[in-house]
Amino acid sequence: MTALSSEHGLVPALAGVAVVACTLLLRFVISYTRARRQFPGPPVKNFLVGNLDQTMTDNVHEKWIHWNREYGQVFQTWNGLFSRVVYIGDPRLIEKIATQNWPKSASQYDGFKPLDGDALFVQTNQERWKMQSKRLAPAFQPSVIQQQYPCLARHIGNYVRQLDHAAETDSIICLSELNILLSLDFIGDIAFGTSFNAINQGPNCRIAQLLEMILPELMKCGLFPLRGKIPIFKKTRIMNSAITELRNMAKDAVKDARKKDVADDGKTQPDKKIFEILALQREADGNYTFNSQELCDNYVAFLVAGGDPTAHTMSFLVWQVLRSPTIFEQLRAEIDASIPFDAEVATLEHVKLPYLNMVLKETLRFSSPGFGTFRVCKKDTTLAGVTLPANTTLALWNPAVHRDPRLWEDPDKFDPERWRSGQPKLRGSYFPFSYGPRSCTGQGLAMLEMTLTLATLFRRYDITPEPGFELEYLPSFTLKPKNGFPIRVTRRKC
Ligand code: HEM
Repeated sequence: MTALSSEHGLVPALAGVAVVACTLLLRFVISYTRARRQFPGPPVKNFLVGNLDQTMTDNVHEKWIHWNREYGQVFQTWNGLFSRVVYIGDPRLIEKIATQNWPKSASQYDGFKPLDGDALFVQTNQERWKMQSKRLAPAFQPSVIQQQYPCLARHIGNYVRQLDHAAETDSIICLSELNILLSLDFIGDIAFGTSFNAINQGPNCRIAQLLEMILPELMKCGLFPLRGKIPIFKKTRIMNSAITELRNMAKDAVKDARKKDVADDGKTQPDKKIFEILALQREADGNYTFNSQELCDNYVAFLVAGGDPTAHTMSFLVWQVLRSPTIFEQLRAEIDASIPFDAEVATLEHVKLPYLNMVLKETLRFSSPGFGTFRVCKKDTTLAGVTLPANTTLALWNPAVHRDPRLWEDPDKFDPERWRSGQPKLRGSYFPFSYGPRSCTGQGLAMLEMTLTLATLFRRYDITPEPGFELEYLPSFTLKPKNGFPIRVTRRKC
């Protein structure tokens, strides 16, 4: 009797659960089917995998360019069942979303959090971002950036010594690795006041090794955050232990920076290193503005943001210039006319180089190392006739936009001449440093570092890539040379 009555109670309960489950499933299927039809995009492999078989590949960079051409300026991809990214390639939308500063997409930046935590770059809380950004602003003013010249010149001097040695011994040197090491030494010095000694350590530089283990995998976790949360791949586990090691270094750096507070000699803020400005900042009540965790987050973020993209832009530029005799001759003529032969390192007076600036702009169009930004649409919004659904990740993605034939004449041609007129381009069509209030904080610094280094390089050396070498592009956390960039150099005679 008792068993029967409990069975009687169980059946309706199970039936109720089944009805609720079916209703939820039906609602999910309807909303998924609707979402699938909302925007065009590459066909999905199946509804579970989505486009992961294409977005997790080494040639996804070419696919972004191609999808924008094939499916239009607004297209979508599915990273698994739940994660949809709508790529926005229409400059009118990009301009509005970026200048109105739509929040960063938490679901996407979550994938970067194991490394960057709550750093400025991944900060999805708008109020916290505003505060951090305001506190950092003094460290990035143009006058402060110019003050970094002696530090930059010292490290370029070291870079030149490596190249001189390669020239004297007629040995192959990997330019892309050397550029990474230079950028690390530079960011170590100006951001943290630390000597990483990266160039001298060469391939043994631990920070460079750790970043190599982290960044390609981190990009995949950014596109598909579940990959980082359930680390079934060996590469993800290697990344996680490299992150732990890097963050331990960051903890030491925080302790060092805070020690300086005790010995604070009343220096004005701009004289302090970028990281000290953050570490020593206090609120009105006397407490530190940033806790140790947030400082570690920003340490690694500066390391990544400050090192990699600058290095890769320089490598891409050298590769493109060496492939085009016309561009090479114009660039060399400008540099030779501005910089004396006996100057080991170009100085600030030497770097009014408009043609080099055009070539840099074109490099940042053609192969921008920073892809753009992920934003989120909080509520259904119609912009320029396109309805963007609520809670959708939007990728303002420059690989697609910078090569869009609707926006650029002959977009696959590397042509610095397109920058000669100095005419501003259509707003939202060019954003290598992102766009709007959350664009790159280090843009001025990066331009100075690249200009001085490249001017020095082309003034001092003849450069020959290894015969048969073709530079390939790999989307890591940033776009990077896939197999390095082996070159030989010879010292010029005049
Ligand atoms: C050629 C070199 C560089 C390129 C192409 C580049 C590109 C970018 C891009 C595209 C973003 C937006 C990222 C996003 O929204 O997800 C960004 C943000 C940022 N970059 Fe750079 N960057 C470069 C160099 C630097 C340097 C040298 C530093 C600092 C030392 C730096 C610091 C930052 C910071 C702190 C942010 C976050 C800004 C914010 O959210 O308010 N970057 N950068």
